[in-house]
Amino acid sequence: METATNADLRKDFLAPDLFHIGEVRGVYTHDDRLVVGGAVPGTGRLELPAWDVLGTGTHLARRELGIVNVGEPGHVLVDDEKFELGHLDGLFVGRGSEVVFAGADAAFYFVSAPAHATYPTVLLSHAAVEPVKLGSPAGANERSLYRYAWGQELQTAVLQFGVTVIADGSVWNTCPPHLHDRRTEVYLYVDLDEKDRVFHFMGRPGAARHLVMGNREAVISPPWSIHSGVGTGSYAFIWAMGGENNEYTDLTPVPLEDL
Ligand SMILES: O=C[C@H](O)[C@@H](O)CC(=O)C(=O)O
Repeated sequence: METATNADLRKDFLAPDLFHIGEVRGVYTHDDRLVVGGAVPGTGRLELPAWDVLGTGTHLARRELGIVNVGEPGHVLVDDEKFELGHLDGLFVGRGSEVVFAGADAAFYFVSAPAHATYPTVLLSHAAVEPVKLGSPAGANERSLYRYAWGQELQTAVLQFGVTVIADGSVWNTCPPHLHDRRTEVYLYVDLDEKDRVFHFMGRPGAARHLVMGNREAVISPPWSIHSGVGTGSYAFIWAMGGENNEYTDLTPVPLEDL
């Protein structure tokens, strides 16, 4: 990463173009074998595919799934049970289920991870999750952290995910940064005006690089990489991770002076 060109970084760590009407698109990571994707049903219904890379008959035969609706209201069928999702509402789907996406103006972001056990499917209403207030206006990093799956109330095998909403007037996320060597993490930036950008910082402490990212673009953070960003306008992001455990607090802060 230290010697890569910007084009190399974008090729290897950026997941753009996940959201196309009538399509389910996905990116497979060898770091912790996460699948990161988008499903935009339009007027139809879209099944979550079992892409060849997985080598199984269905996508969730050996995986569990986190979904967040980053568009307008829609619904997800899980083994034919209907779950209504509004903007930024989430859904955890346990191993073994079949998933169908629907909603003319909905756009579903999803992350799946290998799961050694099956846990119940649970709807995660954004309005019902009590956020953790982080940062401050003085640090320009005031934000609300909505933990949907983080190893506590909601039971999962390894998947953790949630949404962080940056307060008006603030621009930084995940600053000071941190590392979690036992997990890979993916950020999807959303609710960013088309003219704005997020400068996302990545890499080892002391050798940080950056990607310039637009709305609804995702970035893969390998376990050794910091993951922090600063925007030119207001935004939110969906964070999702998987790996050795599902303990949110299993992380190592990186003091700013070590960058
Ligand atoms: O491992 C935790 C993830 O990086 C996010 O929860 C951090 C975050 O949302 C933030 O501080 O802004």
